[in-house]
Amino acid sequence: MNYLKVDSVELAYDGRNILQSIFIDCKQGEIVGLLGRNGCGKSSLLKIIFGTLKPDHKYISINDNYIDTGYHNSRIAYLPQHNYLPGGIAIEKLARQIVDADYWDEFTTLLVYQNYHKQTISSLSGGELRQLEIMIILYSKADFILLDEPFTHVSPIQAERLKSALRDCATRKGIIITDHQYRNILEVSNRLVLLTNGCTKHIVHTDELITYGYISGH
Ligand SMILES: Nc1ncnc2c1ncn2[C@@H]1O[C@H](COP(=O)(O)OP(=O)(O)OP(=O)(O)O)[C@@H](O)[C@H]1O
Repeated sequence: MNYLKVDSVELAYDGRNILQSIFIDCKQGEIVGLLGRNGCGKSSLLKIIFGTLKPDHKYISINDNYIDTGYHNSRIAYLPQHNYLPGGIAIEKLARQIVDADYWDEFTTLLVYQNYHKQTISSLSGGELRQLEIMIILYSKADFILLDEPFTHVSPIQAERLKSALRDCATRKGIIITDHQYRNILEVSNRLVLLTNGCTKHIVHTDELITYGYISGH
């Protein structure tokens, strides 16, 4: 079973410490919810795990083998907070480049693909594009998937479908997910990690989210 471990991450911007005492792990088969206030460093942490942001220090391993760039060899895939697919390209062509060939047939049965595959990315609405981006990432080859705000722009009924797709995907991959729609995160995650004052807190009971000031107790 694949096991991703992220330890000892230190990140500062212009002398301001953002991340300083970080431990987060994820096993194949689980969804880990990453919560935290605006600006606490969630996106930065995901970019560090993916390998596109270089921190001052980090230790990241898969199955106890150190990895420097998570995107290398498609071990880790990442859904950024903002749209990432280039606008002018036909969706079918783009999807073929990213989706795991072994799962292509299953991918093409998805409504979001069937409805729009003849169109280009720039012709989709914000929510349609978000759903397509997420499904392409979930069906990529990667063993671990990092999702930054996947529920943004997604309507409630589609969010239910998305949660079910995440659970299916997690039967064969590990997922770390962050979003401000924290109820969706609570519902879909097997474990929760709160990022606060640059440190990760492993949440055992949701009351701790009140104690740490992430949600109000009222
Ligand atoms: N390139 C940069 N240069 C300087 N400061 C930055 C840079 N990128 C991010 N920051 C700062 O680092 C902190 C963490 O940013 P990050 O985007 O990781 O937070 P976040 O938890 O994802 O926030 P949000 O929930 O609002 O999306 C913020 O205070 C942000 O202003």
